[in-house]
Amino acid sequence: MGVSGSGKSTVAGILAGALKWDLQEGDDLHPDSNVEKMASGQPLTDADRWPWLETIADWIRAHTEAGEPGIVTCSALKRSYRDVLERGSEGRVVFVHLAGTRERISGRLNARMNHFMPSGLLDTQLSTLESIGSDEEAIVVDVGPPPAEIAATIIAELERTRGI
Ligand SMILES: Nc1ncnc2c1ncn2[C@@H]1O[C@H](COP(=O)(O)OP(=O)(O)OP(=O)(O)O)[C@@H](O)[C@H]1O
Ligand SMILES: O=C(O)[C@H](O)[C@@H](O)[C@H](O)[C@H](O)CO
Repeated sequence: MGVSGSGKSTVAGILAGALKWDLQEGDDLHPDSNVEKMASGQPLTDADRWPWLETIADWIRAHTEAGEPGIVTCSALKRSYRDVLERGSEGRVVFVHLAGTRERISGRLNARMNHFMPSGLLDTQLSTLESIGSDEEAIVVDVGPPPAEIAATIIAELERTRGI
């Protein structure tokens, strides 16, 4: 989880390759109307996000029920969104928040090519973001280091706390 440009796709790809876990790109589950809205520079509303979050929750539940580990990229900006994502899989979902400063992330978004998400939406993403609560199952990592280092930190933390 994390705002646009925090590195979700990049880090998730490394994690999935290293752990050999299924990977689902949350962006690929958006209805076209959501993608068109973001591409035109408008932030999504809660109403736009609920059906998308339910689709991601279905993916997580299916993996939980099958006993298959997996990784999903999803901004998961609000606590209420995260509650939907883990519904039916409570206690089995670990949120990994890729956290960083506006300056660092906006620099990366401005340099990124060929992506529908305009960098101008970063401020709305940051103002919507609700930090992980002390009662949430989560790992918070800084996005400063190179992606491979971030992925190694996450795996080490999962090994330490989850015995993967
Ligand atoms: N740790 C890192 N160090 C340097 N560059 C990074 C790092 N992580 C990601 N990047 C670069 O920053 C940009 C944003 O990363 P990425 O597309 O993975 O973010 P994202 O969170 O998936 O974004 P979105 O939610 O908009 O899809 C990419 O160009 C990527 O190569
Ligand atoms: O909740 C949201 O506003 C969306 O998930 C966005 O974060 C985009 O999907 C993503 O960042 C673009 O790649």
